[in-house]
Amino acid sequence: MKHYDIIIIGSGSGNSFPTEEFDDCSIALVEEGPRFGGTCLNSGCIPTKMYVVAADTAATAADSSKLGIDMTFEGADWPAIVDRVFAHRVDIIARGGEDYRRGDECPNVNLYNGHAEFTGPKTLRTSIDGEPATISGDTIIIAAGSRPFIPPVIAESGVEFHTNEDIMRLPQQPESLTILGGGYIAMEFAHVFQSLGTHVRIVNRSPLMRHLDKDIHDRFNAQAAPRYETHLGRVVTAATTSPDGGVTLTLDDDTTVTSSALLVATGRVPNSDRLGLEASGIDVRDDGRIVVDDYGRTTCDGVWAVGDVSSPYMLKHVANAELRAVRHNVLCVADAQNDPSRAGMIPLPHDHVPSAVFTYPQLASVGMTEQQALDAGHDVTCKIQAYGDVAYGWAMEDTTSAVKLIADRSTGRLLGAHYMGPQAATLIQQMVTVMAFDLDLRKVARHQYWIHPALTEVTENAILGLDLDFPPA
Ligand SMILES: Cc1cc2nc3c(=O)[nH]c(=O)nc-3n(C[C@H](O)[C@H](O)[C@H](O)COP(=O)(O)OP(=O)(O)OC[C@H]3O[C@@H](n4cnc5c(N)ncnc54)[C@H](O)[C@@H]3O)c2cc1C
Ligand SMILES: NC(=O)c1ccc[n+]([C@@H]2O[C@H](COP(=O)([O-])OP(=O)(O)OC[C@H]3O[C@@H](n4cnc5c(N)ncnc54)[C@H](O)[C@@H]3O)[C@@H](O)[C@H]2O)c1
Repeated sequence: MKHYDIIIIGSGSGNSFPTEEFDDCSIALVEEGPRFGGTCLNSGCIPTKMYVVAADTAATAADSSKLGIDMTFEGADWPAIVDRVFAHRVDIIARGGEDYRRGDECPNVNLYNGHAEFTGPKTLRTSIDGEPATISGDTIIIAAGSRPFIPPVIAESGVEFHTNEDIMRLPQQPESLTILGGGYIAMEFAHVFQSLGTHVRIVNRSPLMRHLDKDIHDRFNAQAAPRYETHLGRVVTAATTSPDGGVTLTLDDDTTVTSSALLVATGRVPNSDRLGLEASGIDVRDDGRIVVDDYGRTTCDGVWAVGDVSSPYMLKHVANAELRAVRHNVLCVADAQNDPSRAGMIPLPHDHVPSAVFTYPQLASVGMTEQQALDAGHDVTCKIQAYGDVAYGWAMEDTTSAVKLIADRSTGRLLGAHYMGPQAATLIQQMVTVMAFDLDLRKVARHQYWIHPALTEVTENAILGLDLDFPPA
């Protein structure tokens, strides 16, 4: 059995753990997947957004007549897009990352390319190039991520289905696609495929993006749902392969929905159930997340967890931030053994976590919904500001996009911000800053210039529309 100072399970966020502070440590990095670098790089954030940019461009062309421009969308060269995304970008980065870890620049890192499973508190069974190996570590970082949840009615039916792991690498663009689910992944792929010319059918048990603030949720459903053939409020009772090789879903109202391909996007489950955690005394929550304390420590001393496998947020920027905190904390523990005054661990940063959905229209949120703010007992003031009421919105002929800000009237503090429309993910960053630095909205509105006539004026006007006591202009 080989012993390491540090073992890392998972090459997604886990691959960022070894920095120069650990150059004197022996490190084992275990990755079972066929591709190095985890979900974000290979089948998540990065490739999806590369498809989204293509889809946005196609949608802009299709919608150009409102600007007096005569552009038409003539169709997508799907194999060329697949090539652009994977052969020319993602696969090169993944191979480069793996080569780097295997190469001379990382002499203290051994890469194991097999499945890792605990056999004892700090001992793992894995393999390297097919050869079984048992390794132990003083410190273990579990960054094993999550995988798609497949409802039993699909999993047990025997029909062919796709997930985010393979849908982007299909050799041909499907003529029609049924998407099961109405959350982040479903809505991003719905936009991609619909904009690129696939007939998209969505089946979901609730309205789309149900977690949003109600005003934004209603506007989103009013705008997004009609773009697709939707079957909302329905559950699947059976799935069969149709005679032409497509997939037919039967719904609980006896409707049948047939498309040439099926994408399942019904949530993700942490990979904790495949780690033999019972052998290590590591506790797991009912929803499958590994239990960690505020500092990222599991219930087994010296074993830490970060990212989708343990986090309340399945988001890459959160996994990265947790990883940075845990790296700091591991160093603190090491330092404290030599110098007990060096305690200084930092908590996992879970305040003001923003998220964006790169669908059509784009969505972005940070903080509370109006209902959450009311339930929390705040003296709530809200403003919904239409993009179409500021100059850049006029320029875009925008009639549907909106920002909703939620603030506390007595303190002038922002409680939540919700954007729906072009550049939502970028526009919201100012509001993330406001919350992170605990700024007073009354000053934010008046103590800076807002570039005219930039789209950020929608934020300025939203703030000024709140029932707050602003200083004179
Ligand atoms: C389609 C899609 C789009 C997304 N888009 C965004 C986005 O735009 N913005 C955003 O913030 N987030 C996005 N996310 C979420 C984001 O990808 C994840 O939150 C993030 O990648 C999680 O990182 P991680 O390090 O926890 O896990 P991962 O990156 O999944 O890494 C875990 C690694 O561990 C390996 N592994 C697992 N178990 C074992 C084992 N037992 N032994 C050995 N190896 C193992 C896996 O093979 C994997 O490579 C998206 C996710 C998906 C699916
Ligand atoms: N832009 C981004 O940041 C981004 C993009 C994609 C994914 N992600 C992350 O990945 C996570 C997973 O994405 P997702 O879209 O799979 O999950 P989600 O939680 O956003 O949506 C799941 C959807 O599946 C439906 N569903 C759940 N169980 C079902 C069942 N048994 N039968 C039928 N429908 C069911 C739900 O009603 C919901 O509409 C997200 O929560 C997010 O954290 C982030």
